[in-house]
Amino acid sequence: MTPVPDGTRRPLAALWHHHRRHRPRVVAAVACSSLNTAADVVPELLLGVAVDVVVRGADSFVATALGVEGRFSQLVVVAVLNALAWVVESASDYAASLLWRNLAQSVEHDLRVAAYARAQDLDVGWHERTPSGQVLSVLTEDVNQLERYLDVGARTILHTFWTVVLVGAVFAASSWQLLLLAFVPVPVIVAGSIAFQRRLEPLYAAVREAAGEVSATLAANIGGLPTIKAFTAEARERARVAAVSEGYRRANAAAIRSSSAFVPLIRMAILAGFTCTLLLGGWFVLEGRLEVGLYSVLVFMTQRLLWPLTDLGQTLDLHQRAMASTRRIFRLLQEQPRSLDGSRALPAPVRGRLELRGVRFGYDSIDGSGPDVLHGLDLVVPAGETHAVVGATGAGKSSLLRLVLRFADPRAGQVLLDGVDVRELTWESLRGAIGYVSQDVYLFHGTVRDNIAYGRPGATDEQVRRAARLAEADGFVSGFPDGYDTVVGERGQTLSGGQRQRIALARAILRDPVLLVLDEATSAVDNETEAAIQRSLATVTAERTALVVAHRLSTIRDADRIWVLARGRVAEAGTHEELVAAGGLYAQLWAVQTGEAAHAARTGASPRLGRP
Ligand SMILES: Nc1ncnc2c1ncn2[C@@H]1O[C@H](COP(=O)(O)OP(=O)(O)OP(=O)(O)O)[C@@H](O)[C@H]1O
Repeated sequence: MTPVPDGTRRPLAALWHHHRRHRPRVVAAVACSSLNTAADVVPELLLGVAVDVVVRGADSFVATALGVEGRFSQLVVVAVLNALAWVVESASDYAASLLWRNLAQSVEHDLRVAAYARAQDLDVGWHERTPSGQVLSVLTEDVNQLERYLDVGARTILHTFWTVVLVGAVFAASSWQLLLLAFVPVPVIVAGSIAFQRRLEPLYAAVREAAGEVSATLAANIGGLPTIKAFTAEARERARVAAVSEGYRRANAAAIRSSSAFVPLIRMAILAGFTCTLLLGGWFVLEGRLEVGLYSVLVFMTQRLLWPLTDLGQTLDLHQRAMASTRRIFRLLQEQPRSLDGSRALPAPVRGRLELRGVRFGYDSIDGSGPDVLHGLDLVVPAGETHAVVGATGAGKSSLLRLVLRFADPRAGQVLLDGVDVRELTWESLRGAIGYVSQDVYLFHGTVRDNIAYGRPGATDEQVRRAARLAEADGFVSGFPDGYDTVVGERGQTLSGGQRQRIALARAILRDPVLLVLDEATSAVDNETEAAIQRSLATVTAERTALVVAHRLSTIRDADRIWVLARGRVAEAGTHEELVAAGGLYAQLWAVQTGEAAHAARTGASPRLGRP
């Protein structure tokens, strides 16, 4: 992993450091912009030269310096030089525009991909603590903000810088008094700009934070729209969105108040400089100390020098916004995943023996670490066996599976696969060995086939179908008009909960994993489908290890061993018969469910594990 420079304190330096491969393009772009500004100043100089030709004729600058006789010939020389300057100006403008804009696009692209890759590498826990809208706003708005700045702002700053230098040189060569007068406003403007920049910095940081807040709220609300409607919370949510949007507006208003005051102040300074050059320069001409041609050039030049500085306000604005965004991007890039990739592969042949040794685990919140939810768990699933984990809601079943997949690491103890601590395994080796169906099934927008083949992109149609048959999905998928080419909406919303679960199950089966991890994988299907899936799973799990979390005890009664969790501890373990005979917690749950089953048989309800 390449080290990420600290971009939160010196964002520009961090960008320069982070984008080494673009440096030659930056240099070329700076060179073209500089040439462009130089070529841009030349026509104004030539205007003075033309006035000089008309007024002084044989004594003109062109006559003495280039030895051209006759006023018209001199004017032709001026015209040719002028045309040349325009050609250079246009060509360099084109090249600079091309270079800066493409550079901006490349940097935007690189940063977006790098920031996404970092977000993707961060732990599941980090994403649970950070609103997804915040992350999205960094990946979209903040990255775009920087692109705008590189496209427009950087060019303007360069243009202004070179104009000041070149015009300064012309003044310096003409009259030091005028140089002083014309440049009187410059320190005022620069000092003012720096003061403004300081003032604007926190204001724009607040604007970006508020923008993140808006994105987070919008993303959460759009995602939870059915719930908002079901609870008729529209008015409340509208007010909540209005409140965060108002926060964003206010943050912007504060920044706008400060940044808008900038231009009028600069204009005053410009007026002073311009008036001085006009009066003093005119007086010098009347006194015979300054040529008329040069006077006209200097008056033009004063404008040329000072007006671009008015853009400085807008450019600084863009600069500050971009720096606030860059800081946020680098803050994301600097986040370190807690669970790091291991370096070992599973020793061949992979068997799939799973063991938890003295595992203690708890969730960290933003404020610190939360209480333990698993307390010294010991559990062994020998290779090839199917084990179930049951227990009341909140007992820690999903947390246990999370550790097996290394979505998080234990606070103490070890999770071992084939005797190797999972922290030592590469992601590919660990997760490649596991087929996982989560409690909240996630399907991607795409076809049913793509979703089933997600964990094995090269799978043939026949392999996809076989997995679907085993997961009892083939029947309903074949019934769709487009069959396996049916596009499931975002998150698979066009499917029923049970259909989603079966596609997720097919997806896990197709991966042909050595360890199948199912978290309530059949909770949303009816009893008949459940029984069919059970029969298929018996085939699938015959030659692999399976760890199954289930509330419906009937689905796991054939498991080789059942682990009963209570408040993060193993309360009891054994086969279904042993546990029922033991008359403990499991026996009670079983009694409740079979009682429910008898009741359900009468009423048609589904038997479920009793929840406290
Ligand atoms: N992402 C999380 N952040 C903080 N605490 C969590 C998180 N997920 C679960 N917990 C807490 O950990 C404990 C165990 O939760 P877990 O999801 O493992 O239980 P479970 O047995 O799978 O429950 P269920 O049967 O309802 O799925 C609970 O007290 C829960 O509040």
